[in-house]
Amino acid sequence: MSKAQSGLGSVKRDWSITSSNPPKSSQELPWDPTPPKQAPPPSSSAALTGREKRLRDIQNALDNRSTPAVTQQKRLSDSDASQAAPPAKKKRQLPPGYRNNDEYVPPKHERDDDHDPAAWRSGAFSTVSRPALAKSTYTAPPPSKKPAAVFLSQEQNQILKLAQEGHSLFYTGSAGTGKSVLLREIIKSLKKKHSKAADAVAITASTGIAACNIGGVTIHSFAGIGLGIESAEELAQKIRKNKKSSTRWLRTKVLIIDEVSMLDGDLFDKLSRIGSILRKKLEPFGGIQLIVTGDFFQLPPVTKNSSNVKFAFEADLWKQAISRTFNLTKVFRQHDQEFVDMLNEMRFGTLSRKSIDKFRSLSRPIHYDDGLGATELFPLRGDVDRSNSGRMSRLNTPPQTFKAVDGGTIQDPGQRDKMLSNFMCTELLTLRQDAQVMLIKNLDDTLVNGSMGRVVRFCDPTTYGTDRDVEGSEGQVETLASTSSTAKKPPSAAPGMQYPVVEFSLPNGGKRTLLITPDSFKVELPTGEVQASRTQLPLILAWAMSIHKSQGQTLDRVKVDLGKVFEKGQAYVALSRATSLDGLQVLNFDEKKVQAHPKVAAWSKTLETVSD
Ligand SMILES: Nc1ncnc2c1ncn2[C@@H]1O[C@H](COP(=O)(O)OP(=O)(O)OP(=O)(O)O)[C@@H](O)[C@H]1O
Repeated sequence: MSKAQSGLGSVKRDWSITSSNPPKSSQELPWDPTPPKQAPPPSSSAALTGREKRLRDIQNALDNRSTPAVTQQKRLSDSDASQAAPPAKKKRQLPPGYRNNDEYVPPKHERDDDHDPAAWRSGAFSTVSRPALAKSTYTAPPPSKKPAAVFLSQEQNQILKLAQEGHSLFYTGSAGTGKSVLLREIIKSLKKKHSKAADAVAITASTGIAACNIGGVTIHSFAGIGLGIESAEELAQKIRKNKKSSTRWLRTKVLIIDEVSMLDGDLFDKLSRIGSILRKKLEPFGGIQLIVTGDFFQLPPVTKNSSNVKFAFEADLWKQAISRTFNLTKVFRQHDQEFVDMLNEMRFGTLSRKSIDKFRSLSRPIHYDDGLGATELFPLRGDVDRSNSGRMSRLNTPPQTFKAVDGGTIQDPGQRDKMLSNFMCTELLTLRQDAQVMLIKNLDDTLVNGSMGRVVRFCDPTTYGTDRDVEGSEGQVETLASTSSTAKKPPSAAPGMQYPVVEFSLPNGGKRTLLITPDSFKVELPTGEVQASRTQLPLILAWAMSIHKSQGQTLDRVKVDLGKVFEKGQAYVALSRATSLDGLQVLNFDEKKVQAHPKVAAWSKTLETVSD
């Protein structure tokens, strides 16, 4: 296929372009990133008793106001409370998948097994049921608040339109350009388009944990190829013998592949040939529409020898299979242009002296007034576990362990364990008062996946917020109505069981305090079959996190020791999680550690993309 055929237009794009000089195609639709301010709090609460305050909070919730709990990154006493502003909405938007249906779509997660390809590829990870995790004793009024809508930029909309029209396309963009947000919109719209056939849209990703982010399964699991080491012909034979897998191939109209940077090029070709064989059509993937996304400058495919890596764009059939290529240019995660430019230089491995000096200057320690530290990102899970458990053991408070309840149709213990191990939530979660935690679900537009908090106490759900809840009467109890649109008692909240009350720090300096009860995570095939499920608190310890797990996350406070980074793309993934330079600490910055893969750098220069 000629270059001209690889894009709608044939405009050569300089991929080093940043949002400071966006091409015509990236001109945005008007979009005000700052959500409207919430109504001001009612008058002083200083003179109110705990009970009166709670009644007032209920009234506020009914009036669609937020509870004026805390502000300015410190816990307020009752006397401070009168000056407290309600927490303003966070600029970060909720993924659309959350607000628009009864499923919660969890975030991108890591391949948590630290470079074990078999484990990465084994799982099929999917969606989580609607959160039912904030519990108060109040009878909650009907849902009073919806998360703010995401307005797609013009370039995002353009891609959505072409996807709707049935084009096979690949879109990329640097970290934080809204690839995942757009993908969720595409999935939603294509599911609507094909609503008569529930399994027409196959949602997949290169790794189990990445698939979890978009409510899908691994590409291996979708294709029914196991590890996929045989030839395409042999694999097609094998699939034919499995009715479920072969039906999936025949019924699929659209195949979504996320995090394509981690998909091996040879596998891409095999999948395409398998599609042609099974569907008896010569076209790539047997004529299935492809929607592919990812950033090749981020994490590469898993190989034993990294010099042998073959990217998906190197596949023989890549150009035939993908008729349109796009590059998103508007960065949403960071608002500081200097930081955006530094990250962009880093992505291409072409750091200027100025950026190197600036990155070096970020080694300074950062003090946060609210007691929550930055999340330290490590390449290896062992370091993460050591860091988290070290910090936990320094807390002088009694531990509370929460054990997950697992289920699902997969009977083979090995296969099931592999699937479960890809969930962000762990089988055993031990917490203590003062533990630093991260929320791993989106609740609304301020409490999102990635929100950081501190366990302030443990409480029984039936006591929380009542007169018997002595600490809750200090004015820190938030009504359920202002938090979640579900008022049901979580089925998994066992009576008498103590759950953590978490005080979350909001990016605007405000705080919100919630009782967190268990929630369910599941791996679900398009047919509705739940292959594996886990009910656990939607929290993880958050002093440290692996870089793989952080992929796809947006974090306000990040600490990275580049001395430990060993793989191309890792440093870029880690540093690009941060929303600002103020919240980023970088130790042992070494420009040699931020090289782009030469094949990716060369390929990106030859790209032809759509101009408008
Ligand atoms: N159109 C939009 N309007 C407002 N915010 C947006 C928009 N698109 C994305 N965002 C926000 O930008 C941030 C980054 O988005 P997202 O995670 O989709 O980027 P990404 O390109 O997938 O990043 P990465 O490659 O690092 O995973 C998120 O906080 C998201 O809510």
